[in-house]
Amino acid sequence: MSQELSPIDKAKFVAAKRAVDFVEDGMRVGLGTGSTAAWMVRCLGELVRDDGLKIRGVPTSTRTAELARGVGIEVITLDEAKWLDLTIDGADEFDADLNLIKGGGGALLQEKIVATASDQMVVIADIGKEVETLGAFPLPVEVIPFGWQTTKSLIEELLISMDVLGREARLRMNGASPFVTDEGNYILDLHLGRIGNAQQLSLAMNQMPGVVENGLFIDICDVVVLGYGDGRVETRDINQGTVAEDRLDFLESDNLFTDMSD
Ligand SMILES: O=C(CO)[C@H](O)[C@H](O)COP(=O)(O)O
Repeated sequence: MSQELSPIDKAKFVAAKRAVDFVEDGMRVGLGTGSTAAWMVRCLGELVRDDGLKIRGVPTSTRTAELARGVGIEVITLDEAKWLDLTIDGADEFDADLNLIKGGGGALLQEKIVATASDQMVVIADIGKEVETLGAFPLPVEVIPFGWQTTKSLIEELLISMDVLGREARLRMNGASPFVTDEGNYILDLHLGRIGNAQQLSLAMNQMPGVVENGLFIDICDVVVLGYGDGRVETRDINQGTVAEDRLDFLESDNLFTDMSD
């Protein structure tokens, strides 16, 4: 039986549903992480099951790998795939140049490696993710557990030297313990407010010995598929601007609604 989705879930769902149109038979596809990406994985699973779509998926986290296998997608490693035709993933923020903040779900490292190893990155997002300037969403930075407090201090010093507005770095927690990524690292969430020069900040942070990767995705995303709560979907291409707008009106009848868990 179908369930009523919130407007935000409808927006995520329609973006995901539209984005799987980019997937063609035989493709090697990077599978993102998060609640929007989970809809996309379910939509792909439906195409594999019902339409005989043949793809191989490279997941960006253990939870996406489990979901993908569960819906019948053949899962391979990035080393097996070597290169990908397409990656579809969510984002926490995107700006007019399709630069992103990612890592709200803690999977930014694998997500960045997979997206960078793809001919095309398609981001799926609800309208709440669009910003004029990146930075309202806390920027996740993956750090090595060894000496993480020293790394945190160095990052805070860097933020001061770069005149970044907010300078607070918080260790991400999972209950009483630090959150640990799939790669065994910690995450520092940087509360910056506004990031003036995202590229410069990204490069400077990645030069620090304890930093593994940060959640700024600069010049990586090619297309954003933007979903609205009323079923409208807009496709924005980095080179061509808005290339398509329409409305998906199958919401209530879609049998994917029976499984809503991420
Ligand atoms: O970067 C991510 C995970 O590391 C997600 O794509 C991002 O957090 C968006 O998540 P959601 O689709 O649940 O809003």
